[in-house]
Amino acid sequence: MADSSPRYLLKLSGEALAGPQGFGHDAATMKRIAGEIAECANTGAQMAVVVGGGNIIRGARMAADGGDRVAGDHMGMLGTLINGIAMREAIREAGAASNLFSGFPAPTMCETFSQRAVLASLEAGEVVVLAGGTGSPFFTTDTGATLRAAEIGADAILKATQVDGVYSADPKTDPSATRYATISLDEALAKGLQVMDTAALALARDNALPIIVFSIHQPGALGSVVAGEDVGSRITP
Ligand SMILES: Nc1ncnc2c1ncn2[C@@H]1O[C@H](COP(=O)(O)OP(=O)(O)O)[C@@H](O)[C@H]1O
Ligand SMILES: O=c1ccn([C@@H]2O[C@H](COP(=O)(O)OP(=O)(O)O)[C@@H](O)[C@H]2O)c(=O)[nH]1
Repeated sequence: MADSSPRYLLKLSGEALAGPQGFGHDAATMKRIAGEIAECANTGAQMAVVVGGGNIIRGARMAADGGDRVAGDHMGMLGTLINGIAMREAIREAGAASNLFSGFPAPTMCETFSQRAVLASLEAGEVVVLAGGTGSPFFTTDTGATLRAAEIGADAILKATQVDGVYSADPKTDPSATRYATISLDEALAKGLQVMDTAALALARDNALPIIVFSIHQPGALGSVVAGEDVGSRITP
C-alpha cells in the first residue's frame, strides 16, 4: 500500500525521560513527552521513536571507571530496553497505539527489530518504539537512530535534546556560541560539531537524511517541528 504520511524518526535521549533529578524516569516528564508523540501520530504522521539509555548507564562511562567496555555497552543497551518499555506504556496511556522493537533479541518482552515488521506497524498507525540501539557495542543510540531512519526510509531525523539547536560550539560550555538556523551535514562534520556523534552525522550524510535538532524541554516543540514550523536547527544533506 502506498502511504503518503510523513515518516519521522524521533531520537529521545535517556536523559530526556529523567526530568529534573537526572536519573531514572520522571512520571510528569514522560507523560508530557508521550502526549506530544501521541498527538503527532494522531494527526497523521508516522512516528518511530529511538530511545537512549543515558539516564540509566553508559558503557563508555563504565569503561572509563575501569570496567569492561563490551559488558558496559550490554548494560547500556538493556537500559534502553527499560526506557523503551516505559515509553511504549506512556504512549499507550496517552491514547495512541504503540509497539516496541529491540535491536537485540528479547523475545519474551518484545519483537526483535526488522525493517518489514516495523514498516507494517507504522503503516497500521502504531507509534513504533525502537530500543536496543544497533544491537552491538561501541555504538550510540544516535548512530542507531540514523541507521533505523535509513532502514525505514524516514523523511527526517528529529533529534530532541538538551539544547535548542546546533551551535558553533557547545552552548553549555561556551556562552559565546551562536546558533545555526541551517547547516549542512558536510559543514557540521568539517567543523566537528558534537551535537550528534561523528558516526551518526556521517551515516546521515551518506544516506541524505536531514536532521532537525530542537529542545526536548520546550513543550510543544515536537508538534511544531512535525507541523513544518521553523523550530530548532536543520542539518541538511
Ligand atoms: N555544536 C553544538 N551544538 C549544540 N549542542 C552541542 C554542540 N556541541 C556539543 N553539544 C552538546 O551536545 C549535547 C547533545 O548531544 P548528546 O550527548 O547526544 O545528547 P543527548 O543526551 O540528548 O543524546 C547537547 O546537550 C550539547 O550540550
Ligand atoms: O547501538 C548501541 C546503542 C547504545 N549502546 C549502549 O547503550 C548506552 C546508552 O545509549 P546512549 O548513550 O546513546 O543514550 P542517550 O545518550 O541517548 O541517552 C550507550 O552509552 C552504550 O553503552 C550500545 O552499546 N550500542
